[in-house]
Amino acid sequence: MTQLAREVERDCAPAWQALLEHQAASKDSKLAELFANDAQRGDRFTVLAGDVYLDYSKNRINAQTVNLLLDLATQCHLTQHIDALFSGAKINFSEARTASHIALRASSADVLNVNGVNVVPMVHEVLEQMAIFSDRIRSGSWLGASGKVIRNVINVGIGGSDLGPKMAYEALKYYSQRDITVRFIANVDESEFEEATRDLNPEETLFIVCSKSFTTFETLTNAYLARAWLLSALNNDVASVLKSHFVAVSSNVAAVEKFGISMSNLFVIWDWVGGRYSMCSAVGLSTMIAIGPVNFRAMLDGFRLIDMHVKTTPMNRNLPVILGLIAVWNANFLDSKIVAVLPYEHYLAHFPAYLQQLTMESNGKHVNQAGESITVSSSPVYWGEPGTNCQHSFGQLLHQGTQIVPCDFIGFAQALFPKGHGHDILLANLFAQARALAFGRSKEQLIAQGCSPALAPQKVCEGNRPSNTLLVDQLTPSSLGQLVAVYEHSVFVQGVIWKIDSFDQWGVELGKDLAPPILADLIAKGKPKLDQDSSTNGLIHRMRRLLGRAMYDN
Ligand SMILES: O=P(O)(O)OC[C@H]1O[C@H](O)[C@H](O)[C@@H](O)[C@@H]1O
Repeated sequence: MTQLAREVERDCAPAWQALLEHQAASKDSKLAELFANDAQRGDRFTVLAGDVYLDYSKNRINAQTVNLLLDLATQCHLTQHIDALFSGAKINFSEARTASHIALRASSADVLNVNGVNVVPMVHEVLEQMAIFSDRIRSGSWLGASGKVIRNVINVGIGGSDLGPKMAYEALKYYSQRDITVRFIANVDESEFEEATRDLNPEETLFIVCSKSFTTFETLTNAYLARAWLLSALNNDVASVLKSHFVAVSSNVAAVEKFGISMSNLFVIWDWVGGRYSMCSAVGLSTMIAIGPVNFRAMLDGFRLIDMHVKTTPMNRNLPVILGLIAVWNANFLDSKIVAVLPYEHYLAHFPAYLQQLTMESNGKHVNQAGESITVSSSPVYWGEPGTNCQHSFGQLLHQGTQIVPCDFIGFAQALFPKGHGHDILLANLFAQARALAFGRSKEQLIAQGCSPALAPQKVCEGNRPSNTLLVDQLTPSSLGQLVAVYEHSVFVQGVIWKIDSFDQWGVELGKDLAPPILADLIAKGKPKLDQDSSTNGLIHRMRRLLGRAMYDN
């Protein structure tokens, strides 16, 4: 056990115990009563960071809960951990790395040392390289091998090399240059490749092979497919196709070179950038091409604004800290294993998927820093859909299901395309959902409203279901950056409380290790080894039969 882990273990215990006792004493309190007893509650439990306003009053908390959670943060040395994040310390201890994504949005005057080197200048160098390249694509001066202007950009990447840029592109489409088609290929399923490319002219198409490691088999398989797709359509030699139609984003220079992508087409990232924290790096190249360098920098400034808020604001007014502590309260003291993220904004359709990697790959861990099993639940499952669509599908379970699902509602004051009354209806529904979850509708109310006593139980909504409401003026590059940074830091806070490494992802490795021998069995020309378990052997055997491959006794 490290010294820090020992200290955290020892120091957090009193606050944790106090919270357990507080929860036991207050478990019967209802949101309806809490609001009835405090006319200011809706103002009291709010906090502002930049353009992001958080109303957390509809959680099952009172002032004492917040104080105890803040004690927990103090006893878990949250301030020191935040300092460590901002100072380039090796907080990703299982991989002996820093997690310095803060540097990706630092201003050029900032200093952030990683292994004794200030990395901010190299970040700005790459941003400049990205801006020059993006401007060439946007202006039509970057030509394909046959001399045609590049009009289509396809990002080939998976995980953090896909979810961030895809979410940001969709979120900021309003600001994008519409005569450039931007698409994403992540899955090794060739149908995705087909759908992304079928209506595109290869002569006008550029691929960004985006992979920090440049060893991810899905991405490399798709990159080779892209190469073959271009070569079969163009009458140009391999070198000029690679030079004009491929750029790479990676930290693995040798592998990029081996693939044949020119070094002048390489945009580097660094091992201190985690995949799910990388959308501000060159991984965001597709975003920058779509929205332009000025908007991209505005997005980075949005991130930085929240970084500065986290670094300098006292804990009790620190929005991501409050959001993270409320998440811990709901997960560990109300035993909620699921969180719904419900953006009432069409352009944030991919935001829940993005958050799934950020939250669950970061904090879906079972051991603490010392390698011991943690005794409380870590990350809940995150999922969601834009409102109001969600109300007409899984909303039922949120209101009447047997499990409590805390919700994060996200809304924007200004519509990007105001036409009729749609936006006001959208906002009214957002507020109504949070209110319905909090206060419900009792049997007595239903009967008073004329419902038959026999039917009333079916219609009762118990309420007392927690939610946060995050409000922002308008969806802009800056406010998107702020929103993502709020969640990044909230995830960090939760990881500190749970004492886990939020920056590794060892759990994803096992499946990767198991796939190659199965693939070998699936494609074997001769007798497959079939040395897996009987279920897997049976599935391989059946699949070979369906594929018409040579069969042998199982
Ligand atoms: O960018 P790459 O090296 O290709 O990695 C892509 C992704 O794959 C890994 O398996 C991890 O689970 C992700 O965190 C990562 O973002």
